[in-house]
Amino acid sequence: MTTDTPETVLEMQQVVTRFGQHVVHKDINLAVRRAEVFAVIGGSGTGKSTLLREMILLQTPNAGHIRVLGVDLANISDAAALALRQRFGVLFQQGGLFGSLTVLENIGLPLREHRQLGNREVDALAAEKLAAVGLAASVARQYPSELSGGMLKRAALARALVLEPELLFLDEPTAGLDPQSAAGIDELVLRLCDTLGLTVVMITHDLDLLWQVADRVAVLADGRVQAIGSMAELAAMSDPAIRPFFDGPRARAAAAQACFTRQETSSKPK
Ligand SMILES: Nc1ncnc2c1ncn2[C@@H]1O[C@H](COP(=O)(O)OP(=O)(O)OP(=O)(O)O)[C@@H](O)[C@H]1O
Repeated sequence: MTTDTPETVLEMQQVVTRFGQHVVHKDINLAVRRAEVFAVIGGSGTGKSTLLREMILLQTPNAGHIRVLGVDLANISDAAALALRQRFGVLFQQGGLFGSLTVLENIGLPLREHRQLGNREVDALAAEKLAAVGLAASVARQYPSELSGGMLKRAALARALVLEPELLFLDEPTAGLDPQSAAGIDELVLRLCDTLGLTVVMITHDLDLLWQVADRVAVLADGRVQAIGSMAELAAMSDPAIRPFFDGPRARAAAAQACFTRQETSSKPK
């Protein structure tokens, strides 16, 4: 049967999360479609990181259903969880690279853990990913402590991509970066999505990243998803839970820049 409905790669239904008496998620419902960049935004403490941890099997909600790549996470066996983890990549906010390993060894680590490959093959595949994220070949021999913040993010992204995931999770991918490095990450995420057909789920406060990269954005507030739409659709809403992301000078500057970039792109000869 053919259908025009986009395939759902991640789904949360009626998810409830509590820490003691504190109810963080009252009723979370969302669906991420294949090949889209889906962002989750919300004020501090609204439960974005907790939501991400639930999606990547680091935490279990108190109630509700989560399906990732067609797999129901409720009562998932250890073997099924191991198999599923190899189908998605995660870029953690702090990067999570091992300081005692070179960049190439860090990138190759998931291959050594999960694939039966020789050292040369592992190094070759890791070097491929190093290039794919825009890092020079000489960076391979460096240690994480020798890299800038932007380079660290790229190296960590290369490691998240090395098992050729279908789904990529990004936790604040531009946090702590200067504006130029952050803009480089925006472009990189866009390019990777285009070339690899990845589905991306990201948490970010970065308005430029949201305007430039996100296809759809879910706004989290008061334990629920208040709205889901493109940034342009959300910007047109008057809901008081949504306005803070679009009012104020920084929000307006990011929207204006996005509008300018779109005009530039559409006026370029094809
Ligand atoms: N392990 C935990 N034990 C107790 N409370 C927790 C735990 N993890 C998170 N919380 C609480 O749950 C709420 C949501 O936390 P979470 O880190 O998911 O929010 P967030 O939206 O990602 O915040 P921020 O944008 O500030 O990072 C917070 O009130 C936090 O204190």
